[in-house]
Amino acid sequence: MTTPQTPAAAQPLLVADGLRKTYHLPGKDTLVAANDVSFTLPTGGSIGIVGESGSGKTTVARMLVGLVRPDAGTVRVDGRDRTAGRRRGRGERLARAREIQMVFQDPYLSLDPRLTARQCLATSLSLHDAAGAQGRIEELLDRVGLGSREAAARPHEMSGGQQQRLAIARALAVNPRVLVLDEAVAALDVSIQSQILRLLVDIRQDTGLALVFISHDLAVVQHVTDETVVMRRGTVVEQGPTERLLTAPENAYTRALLAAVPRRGWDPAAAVRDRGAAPAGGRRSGKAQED
Ligand SMILES: Nc1ncnc2c1ncn2[C@@H]1O[C@H](COP(=O)(O)OP(=O)(O)OP(=O)(O)O)[C@@H](O)[C@H]1O
Repeated sequence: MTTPQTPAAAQPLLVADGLRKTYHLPGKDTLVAANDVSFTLPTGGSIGIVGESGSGKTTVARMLVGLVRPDAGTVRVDGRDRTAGRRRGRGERLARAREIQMVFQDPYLSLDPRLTARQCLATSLSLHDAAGAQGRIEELLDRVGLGSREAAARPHEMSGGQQQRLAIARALAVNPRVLVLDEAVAALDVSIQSQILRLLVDIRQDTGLALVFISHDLAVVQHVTDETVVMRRGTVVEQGPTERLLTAPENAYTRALLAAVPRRGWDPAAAVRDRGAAPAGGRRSGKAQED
């Protein structure tokens, strides 16, 4: 495990180590949504977290940014433990927000409907006392490909793709080290998806921003990540270079996920067969687990 004594050059930017989260369900049931999830992300790196609905991806994302407190495990950025300590002042909360920002699946829900794009960015910048706000707003709009019409528009006057561009710009406003994107393109048309993926690749290349890209879709993850973690029922079943996972998956569940990606010569019947062949896990205590 990486310790704070590790020399900075050799130290990964982000280390998730042994993350675990149990939810308490009605009655006496509990559900382990994430169990012993560990991975590292180098500075400027990009890691995907894939798995079906309910595999625990969002729970991990929320633990990374601090929206959910892990029962066990740590999240470190540059060797600093983000999960330590209970009470935090505003200054410390903002400093942590500057380390990791998150973009959600539904930009419409995450944006304030009353604010124009320009006002949205100004609000975020003022929260973090960023100097030179006006120039920075134009720079951010330009960075995500929003023009002057969109700058003056409110979320309901924008397309889904434009809303997601604004959500990305807002996240970039504080110059984060890491951007966590939770199903950030899942609600968009395929052509808009690819534009947003291209945008993320460009931003990463130009700024060195590191990405944690969460998706149920291996086909989407391949465009933006170097490494991928495959989750099933709260646990990591396989992780490694994305290219290797796509060409030579070792785990039956990864193979099943891959078989479910429509492509030339795709056989839906084989996909269903593979899905059935992946070994079942179990994590719910109390009543029998449904799937
Ligand atoms: N606040 C909560 N209380 C109880 N159970 C929860 C809570 N949040 C998530 N869960 C359960 O934890 C499991 C993992 O959910 P999570 O949202 O992390 O998975 P996911 O892979 O992101 O799925 P999806 O893509 O559908 O969001 C699911 O079974 C879910 O029902």
